[in-house]
Amino acid sequence: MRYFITGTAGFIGFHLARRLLQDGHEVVGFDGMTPYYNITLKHMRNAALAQFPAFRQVMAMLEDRNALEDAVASAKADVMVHFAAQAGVRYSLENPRAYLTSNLEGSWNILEIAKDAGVKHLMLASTSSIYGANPTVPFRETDRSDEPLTFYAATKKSMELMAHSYAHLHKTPTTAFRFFTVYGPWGRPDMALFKFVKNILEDQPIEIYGEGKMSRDFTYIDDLVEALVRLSSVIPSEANRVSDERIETLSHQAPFRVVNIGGGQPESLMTFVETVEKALGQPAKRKMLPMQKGDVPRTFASPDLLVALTGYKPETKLDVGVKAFVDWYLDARSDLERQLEGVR
Ligand SMILES: O=C(O)[C@H]1O[C@H](OP(=O)(O)OP(=O)(O)OC[C@H]2O[C@@H](n3ccc(=O)[nH]c3=O)[C@H](O)[C@@H]2O)[C@H](O)[C@@H](O)[C@@H]1O
Repeated sequence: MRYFITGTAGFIGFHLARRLLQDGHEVVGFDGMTPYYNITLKHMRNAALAQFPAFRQVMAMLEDRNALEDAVASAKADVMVHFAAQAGVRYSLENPRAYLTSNLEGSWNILEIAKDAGVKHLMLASTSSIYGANPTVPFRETDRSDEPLTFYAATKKSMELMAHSYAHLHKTPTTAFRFFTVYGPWGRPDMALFKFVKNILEDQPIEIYGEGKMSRDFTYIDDLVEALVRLSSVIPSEANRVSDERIETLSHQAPFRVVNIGGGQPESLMTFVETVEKALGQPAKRKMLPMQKGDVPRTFASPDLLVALTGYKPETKLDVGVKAFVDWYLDARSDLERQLEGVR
């Protein structure tokens, strides 16, 4: 099959592209190489993908409509997967415009171009952040998600809504996935795991937000990729409507569905910190800080819809996943240290 994937120099896009290439598919990757974090890591991911002859890469911004149109036209893809975005919960307070242009205008460009590209399935990356501070857990896709706590979450929810309207009007089968704090090798330097490991190894304090009293349904990257691969062939249609309407989000107006990808096994932030310390064999200097503006107190996925559609849910234990990250980090350390000075 042929895939067109945006954000292949990013953490999740890279992993999905690599898996698909290993499975023998063709991938055209599209990435704007935005400098939100040191782009050397993005170049390193690109170099790893470039080992595969079936990978072709286009470097341009989503907002560059002509470049995106040309790339999609030449890819002749069966499936389009859209990861490229301005990510990060807390950075959306610093630079909301980046979210506006990338996540709204950029995603709208994807929708406009996908409608004429004849793709069989459009897949879009959304976030658990859209559940905000919902008190009822686990978070089900059918729960309300219209009280976002950050502009980041608001742009992702808007993308889901825009995509529903396009799926209705133009009949492009579309699935939006809500990710839950994905972590693992090649991960993002602005996220907790990367920051914690780097600082502990450099004997610097780690900042623990919310006095450590938060929790996350951490999802290991390989599990996320497995779920995405399985879901890519579950093209939203009445033929695969799940009979339990408490969990099914397949629209009655459009070939459109929203699916959580999370295991439903949240861990507390302090357990996470201890797991990192154990994997490194070194205690952290802990700096306890209050909750950061925009952070959600907890995330907790209901995996029921994912299981109903694919028979699968993320299962990798936190200690196994954290260890895999640490092994990768230690292995890549000299390259990373040389090249990632001043990471966010
Ligand atoms: O999947 C999601 O919904 C979101 O997950 C992550 O957001 P977050 O949960 O904040 O991920 P981390 O930065 O890895 O933070 C995990 C936990 O550690 C905390 N943290 C983070 C960084 C830090 O230096 N210290 C710290 O205590 C955060 O407050 C949070 O409770 C991603 O950054 C978002 O792009 C994504 O949309």
